[in-house]
Amino acid sequence: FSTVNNNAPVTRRTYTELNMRQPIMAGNWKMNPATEADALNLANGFCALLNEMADTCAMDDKEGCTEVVLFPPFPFISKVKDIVAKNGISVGAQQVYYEDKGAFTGSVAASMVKSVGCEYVLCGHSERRTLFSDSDVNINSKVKKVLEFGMKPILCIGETQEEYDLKITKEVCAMQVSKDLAGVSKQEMKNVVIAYEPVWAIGTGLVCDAESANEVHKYIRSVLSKMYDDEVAQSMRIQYGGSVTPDSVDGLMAMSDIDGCLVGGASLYADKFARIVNFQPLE
Ligand SMILES: O=C[C@H](O)COP(=O)(O)O
Repeated sequence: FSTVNNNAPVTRRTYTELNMRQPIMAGNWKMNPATEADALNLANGFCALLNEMADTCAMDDKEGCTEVVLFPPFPFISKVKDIVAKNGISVGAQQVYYEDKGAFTGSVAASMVKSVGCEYVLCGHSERRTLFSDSDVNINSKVKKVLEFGMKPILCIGETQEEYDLKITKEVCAMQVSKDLAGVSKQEMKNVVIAYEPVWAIGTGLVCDAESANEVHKYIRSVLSKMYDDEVAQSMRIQYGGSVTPDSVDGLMAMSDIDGCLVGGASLYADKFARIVNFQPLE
């Protein structure tokens, strides 16, 4: 890990120059902030900081730079999109239901989030799995529904603390990948992103060390290679998530198989998330 100087000017090269898959940084606001006014302040503050940063990666040139996606709570999506879209930043939904419409009180359909401009949808986040009983079967239906509506699922997988202690991280990830992506075609996989999030690292401050995370990412690619082929495995973008901060992002992004981060807590601070988006690749 390099020592991070948060005030250092950021020198950027495009991901193609760095011979990387296009990095994707996502901010999952979860059930925050409390009001629309606070959400719009956060979005405005984040964009203002990106604009201040010289040669920033989030601007305009989506082909050449880091892709940035924000996941605000449903009620704030439209207005946040209005603020961030002009900076080349996309918005996504934190979850959808797999049915198209009907008597599902409290649920939100893929068509609805698509119609307000969502490009991405989180599927299988561990908080949905544990707190809202999202099963692999349901997650698979949601992934397919998101793809059907022309959006891109970010499939979240990862082991719990107990599974980590039992040293079955790889088995858990392989099982989740195979069940959650069952029936997804090779063509559709171009629109899928995977986020490896060890559950024990989420919101705990316990960031998985970069080398260990990278090993799991490589293993996930080997699973994808068996399910599909090498082309899918090597082109798939795999994010790391779990207590990512400005201090840990550079080391994570220096790893060969980590293509971005799914950030929770730190994405609620405009300055922290702007610094994460502007990670500094280690030479
Ligand atoms: O979706 C984001 C992940 O759950 C990570 O959250 P965190 O950065 O607060 O640990």
